Amino acid sequence: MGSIGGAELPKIEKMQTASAREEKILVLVRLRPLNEKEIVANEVADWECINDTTILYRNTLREGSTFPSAYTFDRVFRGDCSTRQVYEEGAQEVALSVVSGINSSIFAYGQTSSGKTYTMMGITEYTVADIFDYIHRHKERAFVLKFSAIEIYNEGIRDLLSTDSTTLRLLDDPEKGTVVEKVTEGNTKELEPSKGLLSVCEAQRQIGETVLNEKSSRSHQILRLTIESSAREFIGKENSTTLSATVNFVDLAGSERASQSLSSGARLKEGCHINRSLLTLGTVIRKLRDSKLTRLLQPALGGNARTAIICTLSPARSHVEQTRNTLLFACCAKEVTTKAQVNVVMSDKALVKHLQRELARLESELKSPAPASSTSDYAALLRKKDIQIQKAVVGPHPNQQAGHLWEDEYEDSGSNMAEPYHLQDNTDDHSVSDGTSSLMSIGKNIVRSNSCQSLEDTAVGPAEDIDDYCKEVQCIEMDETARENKFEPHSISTGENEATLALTMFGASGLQISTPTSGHREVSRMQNGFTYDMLEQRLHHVQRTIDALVSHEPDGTSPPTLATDMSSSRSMKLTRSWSCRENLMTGSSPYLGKAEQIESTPPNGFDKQLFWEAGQSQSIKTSADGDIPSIQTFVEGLQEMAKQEYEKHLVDGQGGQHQGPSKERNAKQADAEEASNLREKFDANKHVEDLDAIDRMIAEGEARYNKWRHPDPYIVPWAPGGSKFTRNPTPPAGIEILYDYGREDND
Ligand SMILES: Nc1ncnc2c1ncn2[C@@H]1O[C@H](COP(=O)(O)OP(=O)(O)OP(=O)(O)O)[C@@H](O)[C@H]1O
Repeated sequence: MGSIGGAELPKIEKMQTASAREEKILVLVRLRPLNEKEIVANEVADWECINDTTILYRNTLREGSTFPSAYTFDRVFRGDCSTRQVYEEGAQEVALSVVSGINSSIFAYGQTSSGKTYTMMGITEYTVADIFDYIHRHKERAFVLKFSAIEIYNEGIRDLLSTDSTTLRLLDDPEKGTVVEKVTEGNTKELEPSKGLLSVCEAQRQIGETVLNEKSSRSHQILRLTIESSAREFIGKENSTTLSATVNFVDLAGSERASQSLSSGARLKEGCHINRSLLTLGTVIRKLRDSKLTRLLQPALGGNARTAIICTLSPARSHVEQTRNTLLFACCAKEVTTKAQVNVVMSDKALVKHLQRELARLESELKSPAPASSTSDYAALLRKKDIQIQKAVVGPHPNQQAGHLWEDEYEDSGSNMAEPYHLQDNTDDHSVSDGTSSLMSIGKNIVRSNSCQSLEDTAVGPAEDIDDYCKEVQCIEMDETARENKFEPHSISTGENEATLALTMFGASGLQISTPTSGHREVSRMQNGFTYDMLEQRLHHVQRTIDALVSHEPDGTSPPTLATDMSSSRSMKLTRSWSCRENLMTGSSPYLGKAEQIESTPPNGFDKQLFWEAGQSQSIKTSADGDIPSIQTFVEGLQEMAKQEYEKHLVDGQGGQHQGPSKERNAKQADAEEASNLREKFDANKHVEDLDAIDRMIAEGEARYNKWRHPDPYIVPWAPGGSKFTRNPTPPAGIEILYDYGREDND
C-alpha cells in the first residue's frame, strides 16, 4: 500500500496512478425529463439515450436534416436516472481525486432550465459526504479543509459566504495560481452540514427572471473545497510532506442566447457577459482566453487538474437548437486534455537544502562562462530564443556569420520551440497537453517538482519515492567553504532542473526587444556578459535569502550558519504576500490589469523579499510551524518572475503589439493546422453519423472563429477596450452563436 510521509494513500490514487497523468476531460451528458411546463405545452421529447454512451435525436420530421442524429460521450444519463447515479457512475472518481492531492473540477453546462443546478447541488452534496467519510476512515492523517463560494455576475466576483456585496478582485499568486482576493474561507464545521451551506449559497446567488426559467440563474457559481492532509506521525518532522488540492463545483449560467430569453436592457447586458464567458469557455476548448471565469478555472481547462463536464439537456423539441449547441460544446470538450499531478508540499527544511543545491549550481554556472556540457544547453536555448525573436522582428542577424550559425541552430531545433501563439495562449500554470510543451511549461513542471509529484513518479511505491526524493534533497550538504568563497567552482552540478535554470536565466537575462522610432528594430542586452551579470545578481539574491533564513538575522548581516536551528526562523514577522512582492519587483504583472495590482507595502525591517502575510501560507500549520515564511514560495516566486519575464518577451517579440509579418504568418499557419487537426478529429469520430454535416459545422465554426480572432474593421466582437459594431453579420445557419453580435457596451 502506498504512502506519503508514512501514511496510507487514498485508494483512489492507486487507481489513478496507473492510468492518469495526461487524460481527456470526462464528458457526461444528462437528459432531464420533460418538465411540467413542457408537458402542459404538449411538447415532444425528441432525444433519447439508446445506451450508456449514445444519445439519439429521434425526430421523425427531420427528413433531409443535415445534422447528426447520434452523439457519443463517456457516459450519457437518461431522464429517469437519479443524481446519485450521475455521481456514482460519472463524476465521483474525478471529484474524489482531491483527497489524493489531485485538483479536480466538475462543471455543469447547458441552457437555462436544463438541470445544471439540480445536478450540481446533488453532486456537491455527495462529494462532500464522501470526503467526510474518507476523513473519518483515515485517522492516521491530519486534514485541513477550507471552503469558499463565489459567483461571477457581469464579470464581477461576489463572495457567497459574505453578506458584503462588494465585488472581489482576482490576483495571480505565484504559489496558488489565480485566486480571489479576500474571499471568505469557511472551515470544516461550517462545511459538515453541507446541505445548509449549499442552500445559503443558492439563495445568495444572483437570480433573474426570464421567460425560460422563472428562477433562472444569471451567474456562474463556483464552490471550491481545498483539502490539505499530512501523515500525523511525520508532522513537524524534517521529511513531512503535505498533500494539497482543490475541488471546484462549477454551476455555469444558462448557455442560451440572449435573444431566446427575450432579454433587453440590463438583462441584455447580463446576457452579453454570460455569453462572453461561455464563448470564452468554448474558445478555451481551443485556446485559453481571458475572462474571470476562465482565469479562475484555467487549471481545470488544460492544466493540473482532473475535470468532468456534465452537459444537461432538455429533451423538448422546442429546445432542439440549444440542445444541439450543448452537444457540440460537449464534442469539443471531449478533445481537451488535462495533466493532473499529485500536489505534494515539501517541508521547509528540505526546501532549504534544495535552494542550496540550486545556489551551488548557479555558482558553478558563474564559474563556467564558456558553455560546456549541460550549461551549453542553456546558452544554446538562450541564443535560439534570441534568434527566434530577432527573426520575427528584424529579419536576419546583422552579423551574417553569426546569424547564419544561429539560424541553423534554430532550424535544427525548430521542433523544440513552442509556437509563439501557443505559448501566448498558455500564460499560466498549465501543463500543455501536446508534446510541443513550451519551455515555460516544461520549466514550470520542473519548478514545481518540489511541490508537485507527478502521478507517474508516484506510480511505484509512492511513499518510498517521495520520501527518497526528500532524502535526496536533504543529503546534499552545503559546503561551507564554498559558501564563504562564493565564486569558487562548485562540484555540485547535477544537471537536474535544467529547464528551471534555463528559465531563471531567461528571467535574469534582461532579454529585451527595443523598437526604435527610426523604424528599424534591434535586439539589445543579449550579450553573455549581461546574462551573467544578472545571473550573478540573482545568485546573490538567493544567497542572501538563504543566509537570512538560516541565520535568522533581520538584516542578513550575520554570517550564515547552517547549524542554526531552522525552527528559529519561525518567529520572523512577515507582513506581505508574494503576489504583492512580485509586483514590486517586476513593476507590473503581465497578467493583471492596473486596477488589479496591489500597492506594495513597505518592508518591515527584514529582507524585502521575505515578507509573507501571516496566515497566507498554504502549508498546513502545525504547532511547530507557526508563521513560517514559505521558502518554497520564495523559490517559486523567483521562478514565476523568470517565467513571466520570459513570457513577456515572447509576447512582445512574437504575438503582441509588435507582431511582425512572419509572426502573423505563423499565427495563420497555427490556425490552419488547428483547423485541420480539428477536422481530422471529427473525421475520426465514427460515432457521428452525418460527417458532411459535421464538416459544414466545422467550416462555419472555423469561419466564425477566424473572424473573431482576426476581426475586420467592421466587426470587433471583443476587442480590448470594447468596440461598437457598424454591421451585424448574419449568423451562419445551423449553429446558434453563443455570443451576442449585437453587443455595444464596453466591459
Ligand atoms: N433530471 C431532472 N429530473 C427532475 N427534475 C429536474 C431535473 N433537472 C432539472 N429538473 C428541474 O427543472 C427545473 C430547472 O432546473 P435547474 O434550476 O437545475 O436548471 P438550470 O439549468 O440550473 O437553470 P439556470 O441556468 O436557469 O440556472 C428545476 O425545477 C429542477 O428541479
